Amino acid sequence: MTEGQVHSPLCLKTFALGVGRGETMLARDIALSVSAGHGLMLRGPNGAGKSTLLLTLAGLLSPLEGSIVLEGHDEDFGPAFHHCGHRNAIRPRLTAVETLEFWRGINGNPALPVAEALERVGLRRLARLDAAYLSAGQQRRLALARLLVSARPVWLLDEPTSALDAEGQKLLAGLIEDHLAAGGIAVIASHDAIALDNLAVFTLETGA
Ligand SMILES: Nc1ncnc2c1ncn2[C@@H]1O[C@H](COP(=O)(O)OP(=O)(O)OP(=O)(O)O)[C@@H](O)[C@H]1O
Repeated sequence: MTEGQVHSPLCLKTFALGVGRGETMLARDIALSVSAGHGLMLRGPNGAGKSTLLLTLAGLLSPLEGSIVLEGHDEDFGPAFHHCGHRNAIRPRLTAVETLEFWRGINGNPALPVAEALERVGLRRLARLDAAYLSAGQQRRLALARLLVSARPVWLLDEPTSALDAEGQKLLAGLIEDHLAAGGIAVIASHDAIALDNLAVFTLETGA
């Protein structure tokens, strides 16, 4: 940024966005606006298109119509979006430490050190265990720790509570809360409640 140049505040916006698979439109006319420090819950029945919308926001699927704009993001900072899918994207023969080192290598922008991220999600004692031997909830925690080791301002979380016990759900709420408090944005597709105040809700209506 040059002296005197002012960046607009971070804000994720969609304009008349249509999302779908192939040529099949699942939802259209989506107008979202989520600013720094705010979270949005995506609700809707199975098959309504919540995952499809998250993948489209992440740039992994193309919009069928309309557009997505992330205002106020400095491209020099690197990619803006963390997409955490409902599958954990964990390689079974990498240890928990190696998994996070791998993802940090891929995603760049180092944030929390790997050991601290594992501590934060309650996996410190299991750091040297192959990911294949982690329980389902522990694998989920490891997938969430990926968000902590590389800094990206927008978190797109697909069913993040999946397999988490009550303590894990509290932990997840805390991670999101801290991310929002640091000026981040979160868009979360979930059928579960997440214990966070002031989450806006956007509902996709039509299910499969
Ligand atoms: N690769 C694909 N090819 C074709 N159709 C797909 C593909 N992936 C998903 N779909 C279809 O897109 C529709 C929306 O799926 P999506 O996963 O976005 O829904 P969702 O709202 O996230 O559902 P859930 O609550 O069950 O997770 C579904 O009917 C699904 O079958």
